[in-house]
Amino acid sequence: MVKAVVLGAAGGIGQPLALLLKANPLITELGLYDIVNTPGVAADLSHISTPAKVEGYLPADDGLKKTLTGADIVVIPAGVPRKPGMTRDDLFKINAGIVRDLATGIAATAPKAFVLVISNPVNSTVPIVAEVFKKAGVYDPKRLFGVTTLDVVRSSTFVAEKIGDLSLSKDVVVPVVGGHSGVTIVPLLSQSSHPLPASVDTASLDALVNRIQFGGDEVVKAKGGAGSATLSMAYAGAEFASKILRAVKGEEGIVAPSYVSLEADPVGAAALTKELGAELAYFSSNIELGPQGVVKINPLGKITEAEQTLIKAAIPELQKNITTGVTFITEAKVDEPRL
Ligand SMILES: NC(=O)C1=CN([C@@H]2O[C@H](COP(=O)(O)OP(=O)(O)OC[C@H]3O[C@@H](n4cnc5c(N)ncnc54)[C@H](O)[C@@H]3O)[C@@H](O)[C@H]2O)C=CC1
Ligand SMILES: O=C([O-])CC(=O)C(=O)O
Repeated sequence: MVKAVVLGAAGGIGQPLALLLKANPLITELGLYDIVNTPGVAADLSHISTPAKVEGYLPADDGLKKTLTGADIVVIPAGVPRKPGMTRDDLFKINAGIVRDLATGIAATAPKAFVLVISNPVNSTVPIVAEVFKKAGVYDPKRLFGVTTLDVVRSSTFVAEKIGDLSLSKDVVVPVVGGHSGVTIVPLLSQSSHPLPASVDTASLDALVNRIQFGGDEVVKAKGGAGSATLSMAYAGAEFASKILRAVKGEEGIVAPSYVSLEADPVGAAALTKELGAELAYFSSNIELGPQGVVKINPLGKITEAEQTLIKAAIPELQKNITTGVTFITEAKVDEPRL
């Protein structure tokens, strides 16, 4: 029996993500929570002929608690998306409080669940969840993940496009490390499973890196004020959730980048910190997954000088984002409103 929960399930990401999770045969129960519309979304999905039993709740009548009861995996796409001209950090003001309150609910009702954070800015919202869990005495860094899979998915697609064969995109694997915003997104194209064609010169390689780093902006611009990536994010979120569930079932060799606390694997973290030449509390690197979550944080390995420069640019930005998230909880005023 596996219960998956989506918090923010009526939104642009939440609905297609819930659809993809409903289609996942490993999931036997699907709990949907939002401040609006979840009963309708749940009723709709419940007619699909797959195993998961679907329930949708609103905040009234302890809805968050009911949704989270018995949860094995909780995915959080709740919060506001960007409009053109905004950075992900501009979302912090609203989304930090939403994520804090949802994390408080998870800590109380499903403290052992795997928690997958999609809400932006991920570089800061993951530390918020961690600090809430620490305060509640239920923190396990091996079970908390920032979802950076969309950067990986974009890299696979854009590299396959460069090769000129989109059918390869499902097989192209590019580690994307760092974090999930602008310059903190560092695709290690030199480690791509499929090398780029020789026709890709330095200028077009730089343009490709830039497109991966700012892929989110491309969608925000195209949607012209109607939000940011939702469908590709739902796909990416469902892919990452599926990897976690397969690892829980005992499948070995599952590796994926994710933004995690370096406390999840102190030995791996030490090697990574040495490579980075800087102390960071959170970082996205390739993670080996197992039944308890993070098994190993892999080092970056061999990277080019250009990639080293990208990492250097990411570090101060990550440090700032992490501190913003941590202090939001550790320096919070006691009388701040809760859900
Ligand atoms: N990690 C990533 O790669 C990506 C992250 N995102 C982020 O995901 C978030 C959601 O994006 P969209 O689905 O497009 O936004 P949306 O506005 O379409 O949906 C968000 C949903 O969250 C709900 N919500 C708001 N407050 C809530 C609360 N306290 N409890 C439960 N639900 C609540 C809203 O009612 C809404 O249904 C944004 O922060 C966006 O920036 C988006 C794309 C990629
Ligand atoms: O760009 C945004 O705001 C949404 C996002 O995180 C992405 O698409 O990568």
